[in-house]
Amino acid sequence: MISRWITAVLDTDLAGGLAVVRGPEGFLLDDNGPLFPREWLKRQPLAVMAEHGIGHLDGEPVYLLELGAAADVEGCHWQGLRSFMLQGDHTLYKVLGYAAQIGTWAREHRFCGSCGQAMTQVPRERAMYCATCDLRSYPRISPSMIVLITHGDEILLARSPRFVTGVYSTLAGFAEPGESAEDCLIREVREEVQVEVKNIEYVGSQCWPFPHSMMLGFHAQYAGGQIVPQADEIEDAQWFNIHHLPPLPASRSIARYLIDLYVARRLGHAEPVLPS
Ligand SMILES: NC(=O)c1ccc[n+]([C@@H]2O[C@H](COP(=O)([O-])OP(=O)(O)OC[C@H]3O[C@@H](n4cnc5c(N)ncnc54)[C@H](O)[C@@H]3O)[C@@H](O)[C@H]2O)c1
Ligand SMILES: [Mg+2]
Ligand SMILES: [Zn+2]
Repeated sequence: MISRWITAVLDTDLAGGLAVVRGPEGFLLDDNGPLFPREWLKRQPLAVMAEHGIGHLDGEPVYLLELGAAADVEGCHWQGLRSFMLQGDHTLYKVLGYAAQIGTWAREHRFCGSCGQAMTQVPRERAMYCATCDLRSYPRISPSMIVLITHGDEILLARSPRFVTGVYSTLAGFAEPGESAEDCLIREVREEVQVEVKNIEYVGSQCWPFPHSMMLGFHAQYAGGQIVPQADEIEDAQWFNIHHLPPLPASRSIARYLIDLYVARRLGHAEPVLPS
């Protein structure tokens, strides 16, 4: 299947194409969605801080206009990336997720982290450059492990104080320097619930642009220990029987996929598809 969305570094000096606009409250949207003719956008009263050529959607060049401040455009409103993930067209969500990550990274790398001088965008490459100390900064991705721990028909789920009321999910955490994916998984599980795991198996991955995680999904079997939730980070953690599950995360999350996949295999049902 030919991909509808292909990322690319496009020349912002060329005219035309489509553009998405991102401000402090998310992406600009009208009745036709978040993609606008780029030349029309340039006539609107927008405080554009930076422009990035981000790729091709169905062959059309797509740009991102990153705003420094909120703006009112007649007939339009703003919507956060999470809403696009939950409700929107999947390809459009991929475009906006990529745009958000490039916009955030470029905004946070306007100045060199080494000497503090202004950085410039490298032509034809997704990089910011400091001429003073010859430093290049590339988009940042933070690897995070996410794991479903199981014990027969029981699965270990937890809730963070940040979750929607009632929702329980798989354990997750960011890799630290010096760790392998497995080291991180074992450490995070110990920290968050004080449980030991065995037979760790990689299942699949997902880009999670909130703001720049790369989720690496695993399945692991319970090996021992009593659940002790980590103070502040984990509000509650429990074993749930696959026939009596609590409210679960959104269907596009890899957390939900790991749970649905295990339940489907256990019950001999059709397996779900990993959301990309
Ligand atoms: N797609 C999914 O299904 C899914 C499900 C659960 C979590 N997640 C994501 O996984 C990521 C990690 O999960 P978590 O929040 O439980 O992490 P975590 O258990 O490592 O704890 C979060 C804490 O880590 C620190 N932190 C923040 N950013 C960091 C970074 N880049 N590197 C190292 N430490 C950092 C902060 O102190 C933060 O409060 C988050 O981005 C979360 O949104 C995705
Ligand atoms: Mg965590
Ligand atoms: Zn520098």
